[in-house]
Amino acid sequence: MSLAEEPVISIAGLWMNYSDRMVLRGIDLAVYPGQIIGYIGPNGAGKSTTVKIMLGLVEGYTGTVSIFGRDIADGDAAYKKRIGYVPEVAEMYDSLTAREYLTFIGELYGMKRAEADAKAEKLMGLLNLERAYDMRIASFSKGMKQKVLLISSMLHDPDILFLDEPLSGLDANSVMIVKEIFASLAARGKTIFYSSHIMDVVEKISSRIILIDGGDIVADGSFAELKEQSKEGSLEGIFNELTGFDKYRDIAGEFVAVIGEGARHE
Ligand SMILES: Nc1ncnc2c1ncn2[C@@H]1O[C@H](COP(=O)(O)OP(=O)(O)OP(=O)(O)O)[C@@H](O)[C@H]1O
Repeated sequence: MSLAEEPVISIAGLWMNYSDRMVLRGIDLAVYPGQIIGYIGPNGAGKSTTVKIMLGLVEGYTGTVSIFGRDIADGDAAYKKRIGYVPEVAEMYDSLTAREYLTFIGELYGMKRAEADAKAEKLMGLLNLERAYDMRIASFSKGMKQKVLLISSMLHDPDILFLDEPLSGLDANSVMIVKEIFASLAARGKTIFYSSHIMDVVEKISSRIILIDGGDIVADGSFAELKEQSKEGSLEGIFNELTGFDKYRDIAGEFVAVIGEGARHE
């Protein structure tokens, strides 16, 4: 087996509970270089928990999690310099300018300040934010903040990118750029592992889709493979089918009925 065939992420028998609630029930997973993984599942399924365990942010799990061939529980955090992360909700030190924030993050990843600064300035320019580079992040729109977060996760050229709802707040033009960036990075052997609830995006950009429900993986394959095993034609339909959900019309109908209850406006 060549090196390229070694998994970059390898998870075996991963169980995790928060007090009395079992969230992950024996996840087994091997992710290979160049894959774009769409990690999907219902709200509360345990997607963020899985990612936070891989990032070393959540402890108390059982099972083995190896990144770049090393068990992350062995105490060597060196792997963190080779990963990037865009969380669902980010603490961004709003009072800093984008320049201050990005050079600070670059330095945390071991870059020289001048190198991080020059690279961040170029990347900001490419995402149409050149004039915002010296502005405080507090004044940024949601999409501008998201672009800064994306840049901060990639500045140090990581080998694995973990992203939670990476396209959140981006306009249609920026979405196209970021999708293309992911595809190019994957073609260079980088691994992208992201969660999203936007099924048509997941359908289009993932080389592999992993669906978790009830603490376990219930589907794993390319969109074409998942479609073959299903009578549904879209990922949204496959998601509903595999998570046993067919009541959306009833629920919406009842919801609207409750809104209308007793509301008689003269
Ligand atoms: N720190 C915590 N303490 C207690 N319970 C937690 C904690 N973090 C997550 N949970 C619980 O674990 C379960 C899984 O949460 P997680 O955030 O991993 O889900 P998710 O799949 O990312 O959901 P979403 O799609 O809504 O972002 C939920 O029931 C949540 O309430």
